[in-house]
Amino acid sequence: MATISRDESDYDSSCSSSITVPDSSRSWMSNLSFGSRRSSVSVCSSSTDTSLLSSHKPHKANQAAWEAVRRLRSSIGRVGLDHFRLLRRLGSGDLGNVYLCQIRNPVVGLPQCLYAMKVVDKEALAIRKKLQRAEMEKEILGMLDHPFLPTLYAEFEASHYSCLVMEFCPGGDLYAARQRQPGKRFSISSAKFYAAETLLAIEYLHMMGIIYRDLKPENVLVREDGHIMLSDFDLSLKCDVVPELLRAKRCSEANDKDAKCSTPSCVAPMQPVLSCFSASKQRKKANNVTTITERVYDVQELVAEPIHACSKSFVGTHEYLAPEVISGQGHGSAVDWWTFGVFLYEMLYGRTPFKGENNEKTLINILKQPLTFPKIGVSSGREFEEMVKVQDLISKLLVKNPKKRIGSLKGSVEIKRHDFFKGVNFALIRSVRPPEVFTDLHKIRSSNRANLLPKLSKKEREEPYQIPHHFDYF
Ligand SMILES: Nc1ncnc2c1ncn2[C@@H]1O[C@H](COP(=O)(O)OP(=O)(O)OP(=O)(O)O)[C@@H](O)[C@H]1O
Repeated sequence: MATISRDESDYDSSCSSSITVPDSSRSWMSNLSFGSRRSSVSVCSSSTDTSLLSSHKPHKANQAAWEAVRRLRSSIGRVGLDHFRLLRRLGSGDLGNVYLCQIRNPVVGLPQCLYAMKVVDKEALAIRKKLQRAEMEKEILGMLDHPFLPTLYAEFEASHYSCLVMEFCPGGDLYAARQRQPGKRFSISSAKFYAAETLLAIEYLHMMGIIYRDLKPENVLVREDGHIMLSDFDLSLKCDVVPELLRAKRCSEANDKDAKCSTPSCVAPMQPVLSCFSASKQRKKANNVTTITERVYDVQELVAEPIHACSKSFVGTHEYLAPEVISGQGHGSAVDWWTFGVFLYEMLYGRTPFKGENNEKTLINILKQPLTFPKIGVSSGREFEEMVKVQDLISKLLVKNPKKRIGSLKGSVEIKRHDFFKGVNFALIRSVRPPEVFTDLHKIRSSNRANLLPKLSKKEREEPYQIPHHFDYF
């Protein structure tokens, strides 16, 4: 799915920038150009504070790619374009080109690592009024340190180009991987694995105050180890997130006739204290009789999601747009749970749930059409049970009213607790063996990485870098 964009002023009320009333007519539908793959729509902006770019990445401490750039920076005092050799172009997006590259002079004692460098022509973007999107992406990338999100190793300017050096994902994206599956669908277990890792990535983003807004299989890349990396943050919204403590009234002893558990109320703001919040049950043995006694605790849960954010920006990809984005009524973090539902649906059924003959019909379907599931064959009773569970989860994610959507109150915890994810050890999932789906990794492994490397000629690779020669932007 390609990217559609229309950059105007910012409508994000949760950002510090001013709020602008969106244009009342939704004439953009006819104005936009559409690519062959699904495109993203955008109307957003925000201020950039590059001081947020963090060099402290505990999760990358032992990574050779991170260490090599760190040593380069400390020995030379800076990292620039002249330190990298571009090997080939990996892809292009609405903002720029992404190149495979490596450090020119390998760092002694470290393996030669591959990187992905996103190169953005700032002048061209300024003319297209998309510079703020690129700045936002840079700012967000600088904040991230998570196993399923990209690491920004370095960022620098070269002439009017802005360069971001990131982790390289050789496995392609999940859209391409899905096309190679039997029936162009992932099995339930593969879909569950990818959905679980994606859920963790979104959970982390929400905790950082970032609403992703462009989830689709094209933006989920596959790392060399088969785990995922969510990419492409130029449509994301950064807002303040205030941790809240959701508290239900006390649950008293099971034999207490007055025992009551109320629905949660919101207690905010709070000091985030990460201790055990959930009520516990304890089995007691007395006189050989087993009785169940409820320990008396407040049922409290920490919610660190931007659930109160409200943006009126037009962002996303047509087939993935949430109803509240289309209607322009304002949207918050619940849009990511809608797109998560569409994402799960597409992985399992090989198509999105509301796709129409054209983009306009798709949008109407999203607003009006009830959710249905195509019939697909299942090979066992267990698979049937799994299908029932996943359909239940998708139905709860694709609720048109965002306030009634699963995840809208407490965020990812609600989704992680759903029966479909029962048995998934979210804390250890990065150690789980990824599914054996046919991604680009198979090609790469069997080709001994040789085909992956230079597509630029030897002369081009060796000669000093010259910007106009290599940057075939647009
Ligand atoms: N870290 C990476 N590793 C490997 N390939 C990558 C990486 N990042 C991006 N790519 C490739 O480059 C392409 C363009 O990247 P990206 O989507 O970030 O650009 P963009 O200009 O922001 O695009 P969009 O139009 O979707 O906003 C992707 O489709 C992907 O194929």
